[in-house]
Amino acid sequence: MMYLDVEAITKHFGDTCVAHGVGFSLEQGEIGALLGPSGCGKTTLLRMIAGFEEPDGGSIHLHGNPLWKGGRGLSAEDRKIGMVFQDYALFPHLTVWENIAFGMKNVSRAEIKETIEELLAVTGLAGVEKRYPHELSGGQQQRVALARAIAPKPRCLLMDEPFSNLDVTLRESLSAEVREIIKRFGITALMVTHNQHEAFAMADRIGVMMAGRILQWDTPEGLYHHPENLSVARFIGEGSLITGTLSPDGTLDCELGAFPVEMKTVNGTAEKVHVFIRPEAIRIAPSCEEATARLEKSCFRGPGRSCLFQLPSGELIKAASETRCCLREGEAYGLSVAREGVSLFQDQGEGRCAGSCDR
Ligand SMILES: Nc1ncnc2c1ncn2[C@@H]1O[C@H](COP(=O)(O)OP(=O)(O)OP(=O)(O)O)[C@@H](O)[C@H]1O
Repeated sequence: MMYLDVEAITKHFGDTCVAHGVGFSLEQGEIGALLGPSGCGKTTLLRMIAGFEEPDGGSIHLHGNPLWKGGRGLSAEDRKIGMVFQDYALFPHLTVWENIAFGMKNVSRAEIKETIEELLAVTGLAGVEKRYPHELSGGQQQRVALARAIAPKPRCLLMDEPFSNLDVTLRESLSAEVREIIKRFGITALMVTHNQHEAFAMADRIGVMMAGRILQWDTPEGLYHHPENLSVARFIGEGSLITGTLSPDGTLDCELGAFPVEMKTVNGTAEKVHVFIRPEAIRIAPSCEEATARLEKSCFRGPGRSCLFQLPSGELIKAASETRCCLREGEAYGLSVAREGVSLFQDQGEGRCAGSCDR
């Protein structure tokens, strides 16, 4: 059994099913993220692990102990779980120090002092411990909420959209910082977010959730390079979709050429497949006689340019080029597949992946 084990959880609100037999697990010290669009059931799943909501079926175990099993469960207080809420939920009438100390029960004064001083130091809050929440910036409040959740040494930390109240720049720096702090304390954590960048910056494992199901539970690299279905491929990062033919010998033939791929499913005859290609997997050759893809649009993105090409068939392909590369809109270029970043699918929904290319 893994450290946090969520198995076959189902949950309905009236006639609406928000969890269809959901399962995933985390090892001790791992950080997980539930990533998905609004309303897919992420928060409800987190609340069922925290003990604020009861599942209809399935089980949840933490550190070998059942939190929920056979229709019964521990109360939220007995689960030894720390929570960081979207709005931080700090106590306005308590100072930073008092907020952090709040959940530390049955602990000596000396230990409380030592733990809080360590937390103030690692969260960069030393010096503001006497202030009240309204005297802090959003980023500082977020760190107090984190310190308060960690102080009682929970078995697991749950975070519901922990960065959603912060501006974009702060989110990025803080998510890396929060990951460091959680790792330093060796805490197993699970966060909920609809932001892919936050999930990538924070988590060791991510579950892509849609309509009450986890479509893929994997590492960030696994999700990006080996999406199990087209819904995941589209949700994680950018890409283009063209059609191709996959031969039984493992050759993919598409408008960008013919090349070998690793097949996941074997079908005795050639089959039509949907070819999903990440922008950075496209190699752009300068204008030449064989050039057939017309550059429709090129957009400056800082470290690179995002380009949109039209193939002779009319299909559109997104590619990434270096900023210094002088590409002219309206001109023709040669496109080929340069490296990993190609996945093949038999259908356009949640059907299984048919193959991939890792050159
Ligand atoms: N207590 C409740 N009673 C009835 N329906 C609920 C309740 N809580 C959530 N829902 C519904 O369940 C579905 C899933 O909600 P949930 O909050 O889990 O989604 P989410 O993925 O976390 O969304 P968001 O990112 O917007 O918070 C939504 O359709 C929501 O309206």
